[in-house]
Amino acid sequence: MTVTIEKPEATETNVLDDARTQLAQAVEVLGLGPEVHAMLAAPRREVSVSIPLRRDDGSVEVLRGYRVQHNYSRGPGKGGVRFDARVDLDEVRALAMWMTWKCALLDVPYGGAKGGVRVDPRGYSKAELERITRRYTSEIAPLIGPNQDIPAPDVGTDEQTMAWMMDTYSVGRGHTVLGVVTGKPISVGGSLGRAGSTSRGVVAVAVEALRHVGIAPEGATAAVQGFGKVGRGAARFLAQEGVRVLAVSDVNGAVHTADGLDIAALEAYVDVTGSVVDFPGGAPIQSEEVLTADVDLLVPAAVEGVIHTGNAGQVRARVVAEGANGPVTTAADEVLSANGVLVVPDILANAGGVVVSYFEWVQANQSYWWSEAEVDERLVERMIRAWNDVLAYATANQLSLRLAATCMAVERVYRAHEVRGLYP
Ligand SMILES: NC(=O)C1=CN([C@@H]2O[C@H](COP(=O)(O)OP(=O)(O)OC[C@H]3O[C@@H](n4cnc5c(N)ncnc54)[C@H](OP(=O)(O)O)[C@@H]3O)[C@@H](O)[C@H]2O)C=CC1
Ligand SMILES: O=C(O)CCC(=O)C(=O)O
Repeated sequence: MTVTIEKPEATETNVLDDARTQLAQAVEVLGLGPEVHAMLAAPRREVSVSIPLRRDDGSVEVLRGYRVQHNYSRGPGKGGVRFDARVDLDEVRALAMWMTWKCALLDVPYGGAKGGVRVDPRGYSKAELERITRRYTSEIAPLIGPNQDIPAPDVGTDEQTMAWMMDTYSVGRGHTVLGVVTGKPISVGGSLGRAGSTSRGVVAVAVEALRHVGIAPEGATAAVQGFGKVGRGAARFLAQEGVRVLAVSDVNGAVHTADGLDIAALEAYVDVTGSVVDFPGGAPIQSEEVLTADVDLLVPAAVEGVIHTGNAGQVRARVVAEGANGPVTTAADEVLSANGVLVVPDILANAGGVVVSYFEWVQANQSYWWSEAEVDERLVERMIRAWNDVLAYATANQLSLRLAATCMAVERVYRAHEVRGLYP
């Protein structure tokens, strides 16, 4: 029998530094002082769990999983669970902090949390993924719950993962607890509209951003990095808005055409082949070229840190709408700003997912379900309101959209702390 020992954590990039820098900038603008920064920079609770896995071939691997609850001053923790080979504690801490700001910015009654397992799901069978999910859920079960912390899908997880998490948690409680996770299948209490919600929200604010810089969405051009749950829907909704999507990529490669990709045909192709690579409706390009394509709008919708000082100067898009969390490093932000590129920050641009997760949680807690049209309408209304509020704040205070959004969110979280009692 083979036993694999846990791999050491990766340390090459640290998105936590970027998240803490953004917080420090907001605390300075708000004049809240170093004590508040120290308090808000530190996650309230974090757990690291060991996940022993019996593989289908009989060998044993021991994986590492995390759940970080960054803040719960405004309500239960909320945030996705990621299955990815790059997951480490600092990444989860950063993602949890961004969830706090995102929920506060969109005024959903949650704090921020995030979880992950350090595993590449592509190398595991469905049965193995189920065992990983169930053991991970059992280990974090004391910390989660509809009033405590509510996980959802993220990179490498999906509605099936959420169904397993809900089932495992419910078995432990002796009854079905629909509200413990969101992003579930419709058949077990999921919400209509959740699957496309992050992408719909990205496109709603991206279209506003294009108009803001004087570009009509109809006939504008775009490139999308990542063709998963967020990127694929973003490409589809952009096409529906009349935007020509010229280039898309996934982890295996990229495809480009100057006329605009037929997104419906591309989706059908990906359903069969599992990748955008070799799509006959376009020409292959290098994955990184998607980020520097000659387009009006760039939607990075894959992973963190893809736009860095090494390539930020070559970004030709006029607007970058962050479908992913943290795709632009803090240093690259400055380069883009100096070059006149408008960045719509992640905590605004990709907040549609958690907004509809909130709607799902409300529906599950009331056992009363809304129509898809109701969900979509309420989502877009919230996204546009948030866009207008952030734009107004940024304009009034001469801040970037990211700093404006972070200030608005940090202030709301700080006020919740203040009224509850700051340093007990
Ligand atoms: N799902 C959600 O509701 C939300 C997600 N987000 C954020 O959006 C981002 C994407 O999440 P999601 O779509 O759910 O994840 P998925 O796992 O569904 O999709 C990720 C996609 O990114 C691709 N990818 C990974 N690395 C690269 C790379 N280096 N270059 C190009 N493509 C790459 C993957 O390729 P392949 O398919 O080949 O593996 C896949 O197409 C993450 O940052 C996530 O945190 C934010 C808010 C909500
Ligand atoms: O839907 C949710 O609860 C969280 C989604 C998420 O992880 C994110 O917005 O980054």
